[in-house]
Amino acid sequence: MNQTKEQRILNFVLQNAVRGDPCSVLDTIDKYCSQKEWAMNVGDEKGLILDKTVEEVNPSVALELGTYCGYSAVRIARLLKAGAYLLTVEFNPEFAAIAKQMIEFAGVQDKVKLLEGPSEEIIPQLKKKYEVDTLDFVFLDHWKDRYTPDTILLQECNLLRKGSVLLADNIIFPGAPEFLNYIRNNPHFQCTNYPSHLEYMKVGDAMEKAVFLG
Ligand SMILES: O=C(NCc1cccc(CNc2ccc3[nH]ncc3c2)c1)c1cc(-c2ccc(F)cc2)cc(O)c1O
Ligand SMILES: [Mg+2]
Repeated sequence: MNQTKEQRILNFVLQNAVRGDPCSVLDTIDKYCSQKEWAMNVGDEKGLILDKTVEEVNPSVALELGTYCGYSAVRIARLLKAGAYLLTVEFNPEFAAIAKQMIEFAGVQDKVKLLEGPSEEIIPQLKKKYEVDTLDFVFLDHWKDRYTPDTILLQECNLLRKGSVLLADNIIFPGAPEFLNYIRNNPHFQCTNYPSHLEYMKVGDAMEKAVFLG
């Protein structure tokens, strides 16, 4: 049975990164995906914007929509303080299986809870089933046409509080035009744009930060 690209990425990490060292896992994924096979990890350049935002927010409870191979879950979890945790949602079972192994190899499994299923099903369960009060930080990196409905769903489920920070990937490429229009014209959010580049490419991309004003 032929391996998938995601399995090849994981194997490269298992063979070349240092177990328990999140930075070495991130560097190894970036090396593979820039030199051998492109993949849709947030990457090193946009990863720095993600790092700065997570450090600024210093979240106790963080949510990620779109785990993929676990690159940004490792990236976020490595910065979380003692007792803080990340909930990450992945719909594709193959990606979830890869991400689970990636997160464990990086040694951040105690800070990460990987939830398998679509965001529209999981978000309404966060309070009761996953004992979440409100979310301090949300990273949106799943299907781009889900960014707006899921932002609305987060508000409907009372999961945002004054100061909750959303950070959305791929604002330019592949693009999330409907989300950009929604969030920038919404008086309940204060938006900031961070121009960057598509992971591992010279193509322009950007991230958008949106602070919930309550
Ligand atoms: O589309 C993207 N990512 C989302 C995505 C995509 C596929 C599968 C999944 C399955 N995971 C999934 C789905 C639905 C879900 N609901 N709740 C959780 C959840 C999880 C997720 C993407 C694309 C490009 C890109 C592609 C091509 C190109 F040329 C340039 C750039 C770059 C990126 O950085 C990207 O992030
Ligand atoms: Mg992305």
